[in-house]
Amino acid sequence: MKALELKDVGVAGRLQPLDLSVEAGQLVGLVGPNGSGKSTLLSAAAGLLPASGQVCWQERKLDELAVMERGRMAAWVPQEAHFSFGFTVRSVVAQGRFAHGDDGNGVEEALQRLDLMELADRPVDRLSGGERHRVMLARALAVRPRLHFWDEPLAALDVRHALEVLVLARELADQGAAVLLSLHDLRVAHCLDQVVMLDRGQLRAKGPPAEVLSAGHLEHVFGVKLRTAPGMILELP
Ligand SMILES: Nc1ncnc2c1ncn2[C@@H]1O[C@H](COP(=O)(O)OP(=O)(O)OP(=O)(O)O)[C@@H](O)[C@H]1O
Repeated sequence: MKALELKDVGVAGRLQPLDLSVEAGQLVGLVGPNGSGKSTLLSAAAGLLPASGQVCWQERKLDELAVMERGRMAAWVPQEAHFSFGFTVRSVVAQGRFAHGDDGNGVEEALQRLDLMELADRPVDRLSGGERHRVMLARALAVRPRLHFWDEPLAALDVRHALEVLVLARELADQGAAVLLSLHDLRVAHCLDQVVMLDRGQLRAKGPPAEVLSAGHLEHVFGVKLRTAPGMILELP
């Protein structure tokens, strides 16, 4: 089943109309230089930014889905995790269950999965940047949605937590969710199922990583040369 379909979706001055189709079970990376439109595309796909064209989730038009239904179907992780109030970490993660009637299901599991048990009773506005990001990811996990939209989920994380979040994303996809995430680390993008490359608000390429992350595209879009060489590889034990 198509988990997400964008037809001619664009945002004036920020994103040229484009098509994108994501199957259930796929892990898809959005890459591109700063300002190329990754967050704009994610926000439009998540229904958080008015856009032209048509967005469908699970083969249903987004316009026709009620707000609470959207809240059960999809989870959003913003690029910047700011909190103005000192709610506890646990209560912020529990907000992921709002559209499910605040049933609290999966909250403890999400806290554990994002390594937040020791921080669970701390006010969220007194955490480090990476810790706050893990709270947002845990909140998304607690939703148990079919669609995940994560804007640069790895950027603030240390290497172990970043690897754990990648493993988590793969597991969510293997369980049938679709995960759309933006990222800057092209070596990580190489491990995903599909890569979408944006360039100055336009779709440059989409498809398997080995095709999209070609020397030609990297030079044209990022102005860098691709050289394959042995290097340091970090893995979870
Ligand atoms: N709120 C806004 N209003 C108007 N233009 C915006 C707004 N936010 C971003 N833009 C512009 O839209 C374009 C795409 O920005 P976007 O944030 O989607 O890029 P990005 O690829 O996510 O960048 P980064 O890698 O820096 O996060 C840029 O030209 C940016 O200046």
